[in-house]
Amino acid sequence: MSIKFEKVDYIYSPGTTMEKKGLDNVSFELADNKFIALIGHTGSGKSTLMQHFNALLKPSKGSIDIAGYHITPQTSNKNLKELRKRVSLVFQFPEAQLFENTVLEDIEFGPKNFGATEKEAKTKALEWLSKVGLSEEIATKSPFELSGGQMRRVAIAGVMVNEPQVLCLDEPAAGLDPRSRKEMMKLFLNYQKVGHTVILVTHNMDDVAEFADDVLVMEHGQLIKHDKPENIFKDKNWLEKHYLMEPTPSRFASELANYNFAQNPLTLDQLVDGIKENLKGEFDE
Ligand SMILES: Nc1ncnc2c1ncn2[C@@H]1O[C@H](COP(=O)(O)OP(=O)(O)OP(=O)(O)O)[C@@H](O)[C@H]1O
Repeated sequence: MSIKFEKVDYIYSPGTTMEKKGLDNVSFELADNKFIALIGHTGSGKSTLMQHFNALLKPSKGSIDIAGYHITPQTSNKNLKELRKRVSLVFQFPEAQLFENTVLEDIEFGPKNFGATEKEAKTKALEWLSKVGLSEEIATKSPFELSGGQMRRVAIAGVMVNEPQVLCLDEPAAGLDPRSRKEMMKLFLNYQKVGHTVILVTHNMDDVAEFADDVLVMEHGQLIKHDKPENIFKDKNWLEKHYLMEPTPSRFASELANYNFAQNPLTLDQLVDGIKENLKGEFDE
């Protein structure tokens, strides 16, 4: 069951002086269970696009097929509960939306809302508390007693506990320390690997290179490219023209003028392999 956008337009405040096209004729199809990066400079339409994945915004024109739903401008807001269970959005700084008295209650909220018993909800919540790297001891604490990074993990556990088929994340690791950031990205990658679609809105090209199977590039509300990372990062002039950066390893490699790389290294591992290849023989007896 792939995700399909067909000629989707979205207009903010239609018919007013504030009218603004948020999406302009966007069409694409995504295969299931992939890790998708959604990139583009600020104001290009990434958040607008993301909010269409679970019909938080509905197209002004065109249609969307996702998780068994066919969404058009006429789709009613009723009966979208199951869609919201299958497709979850995590906005920037999701910790701002914590509201229960304890960490456990916050994570249990989703399962209970979707019909789980007290016992099932508690078991699942504790399972996800551990999956996001938090100890059971904090389950009874107020979310507001936690550090910013811990609050973020609780908020993300509160979404992932519902095990959505499609998990859409808007800069989920922004502001986290490097280790937490890495753990968080690993959590999402593992989630994708066990059979879910992950859609990541990011400005971090190193994450795109390392994790994405496919990349969607937005500009002025239009989808200007949909391709694999190696093709996205192939043409430096194109990247510059669209205010995008190369991943750090490939920038580093271009500084090594005397080295030949069989492929443009996009990840640290590829860079190390490429350098080793170039140094082959140098240190032999
Ligand atoms: N509620 C709104 N009303 C009117 N225009 C809006 C609204 N929300 C977004 N826009 C406009 O739609 C365009 C796309 O915005 P969007 O938030 O989708 O961009 P983005 O790529 O997610 O940006 P960023 O990287 O800064 O988060 C921008 O020009 C923005 O000003």
